Amino acid sequence: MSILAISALQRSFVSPDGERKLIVDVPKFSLEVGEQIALRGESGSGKTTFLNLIAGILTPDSGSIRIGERDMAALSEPARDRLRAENIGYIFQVFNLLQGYSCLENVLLGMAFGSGADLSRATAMLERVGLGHRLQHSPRQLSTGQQQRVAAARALANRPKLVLADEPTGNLDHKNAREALSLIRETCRENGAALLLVSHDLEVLGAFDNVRDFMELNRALKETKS
Ligand SMILES: Nc1ncnc2c1ncn2[C@@H]1O[C@H](COP(=O)(O)OP(=O)(O)OP(=O)(O)O)[C@@H](O)[C@H]1O
Repeated sequence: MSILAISALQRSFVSPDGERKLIVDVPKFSLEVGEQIALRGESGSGKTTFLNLIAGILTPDSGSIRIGERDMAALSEPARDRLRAENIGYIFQVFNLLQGYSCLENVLLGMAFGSGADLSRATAMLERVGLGHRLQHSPRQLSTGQQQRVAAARALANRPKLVLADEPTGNLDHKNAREALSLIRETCRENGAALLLVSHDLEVLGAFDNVRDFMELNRALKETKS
């Protein structure tokens, strides 16, 4: 059974010279329940745009994006926000943590949009990522690797069925990157969540059995290159 099924997905942007450019043109892509796929692709190839479309942060020009039974692309903005909050955990390239709030509040706020803030679950998630002693710290008092773990705890706290991770280890050293990747993958397995992870780090990609080349998936790139 698919948790994610994409068909005939297209999205363009108007570039600074006023020309409309097709950035994402993915005829088909799917992810099964609990499946883990890594997407490899060059910088600027449209990977973040692709993840933002799946998350309903961006809307497509055309095509469908089924999350379980529902088409993200056909929903109103509030309905998209709800579908995302209930089903998707997004670990951003930049962690998007709220600096005015503690680590615990960051996780609780993330949960509040979905199934609801649950103090014991938020605390357990931060303990799970090794930050049980940092609950009341502000993100700016943490190292980059620790902030990344707060972002992972926030994305995973609601037990989403689909986790999107955009270069989640890009800002980390080797040791922290390896630990963060294992943590994300294990937590997805424990929760039965599917994982779609974008990276150009060969060590990260090497950890996955299933690596797809975004250059192959995205027809917009083939057209630009030919
Ligand atoms: N809001 C926007 N308006 C105009 N162009 C955009 C917009 N967002 C992205 N683009 C363009 O779309 C292309 C793909 O960007 P995107 O961020 O999806 O690439 P990426 O593969 O994630 O890159 P990276 O690996 O460097 O993060 C780029 O050429 C970018 O300039």
